[in-house]
Amino acid sequence: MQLLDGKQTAETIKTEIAQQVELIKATGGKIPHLAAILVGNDGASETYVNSKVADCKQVGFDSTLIRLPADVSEDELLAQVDKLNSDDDIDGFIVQVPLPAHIDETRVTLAIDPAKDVDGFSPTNVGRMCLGLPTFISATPNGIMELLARYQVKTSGKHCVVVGRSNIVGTPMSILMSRNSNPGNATVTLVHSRTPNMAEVCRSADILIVAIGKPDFITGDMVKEGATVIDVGITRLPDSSRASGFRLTGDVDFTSVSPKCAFITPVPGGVGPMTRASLLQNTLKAQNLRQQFKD
Ligand SMILES: Nc1nc(=O)c2c([nH]1)NC[C@@H]1CN(c3ccc(C(=O)N[C@@H](CCC(=O)O)C(=O)O)cc3)C=[N+]21
Repeated sequence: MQLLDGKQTAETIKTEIAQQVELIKATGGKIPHLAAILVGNDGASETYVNSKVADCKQVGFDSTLIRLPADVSEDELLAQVDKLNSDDDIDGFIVQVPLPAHIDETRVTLAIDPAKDVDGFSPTNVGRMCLGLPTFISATPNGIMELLARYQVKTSGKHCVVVGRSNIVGTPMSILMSRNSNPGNATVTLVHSRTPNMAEVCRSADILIVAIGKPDFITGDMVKEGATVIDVGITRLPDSSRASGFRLTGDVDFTSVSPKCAFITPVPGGVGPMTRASLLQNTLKAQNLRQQFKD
């Protein structure tokens, strides 16, 4: 069993990006600038957004964090989005999800300029991904593809089972893995809550990508010997023995699953850091694109 070390791989990517930023600085170009809108004060969301800001600092990007109260109106949030759309210094931005229930996430997503949509959530960018056109691929699926590529995990001709059909992870993952690309060229099955024989399908997976948000859902008996397992889940479970008061658990029961795997991602230190590295890659790309349009 080999660990797919997302933390270390993300550090490598950040070093690569920092070198690009140095080059931009040396040639008098524009420093990439990422903005994030955070609504409310959910603990996990705060952690993620704060680490995204820290990542920007580490690679030499400019960053702006816009904090809005949990009771902000949808119109006010949309006004902030418009402001970032037209702010020429901002290359890309994200609106952290989940948003409070009174805000329509789809409306917000639709309001983001696709050229600045470094999350790759907008219909334009999702459509472009489906067609294999240049686009921003959303950070988590992109990070997983990058991890598979850098560890040279063989995917061509393999059976890839994706567990979960979210817009952000499961659905794009299934499309990327089935594409004529490397990684990719897999035969993909997407399973979800209405799949009757889920355990059986999972057992037939050479590559199992799990994103359903249920702690320890995948157990050893659901995994084939020699499989590659990607654990996207990250749930905070109360744990009074820790200073933080919680521990992080993936969707995969690491203890029973890992002995059967060729490769497996840990939680934490697997997909999470790769997601953040991908966001930086997308921001650099956004800056390049905007520059090209200007030149
Ligand atoms: N607009 C938007 N874009 C996102 O990309 C987005 C989002 N909203 N909402 C929530 C999810 C989740 N997500 C994570 C990012 C980093 C870690 C991460 O760095 N995890 C660390 C542990 C962090 C911790 O201590 O909690 C790890 O796995 O090692 C996890 C999850 C981005 N998301």
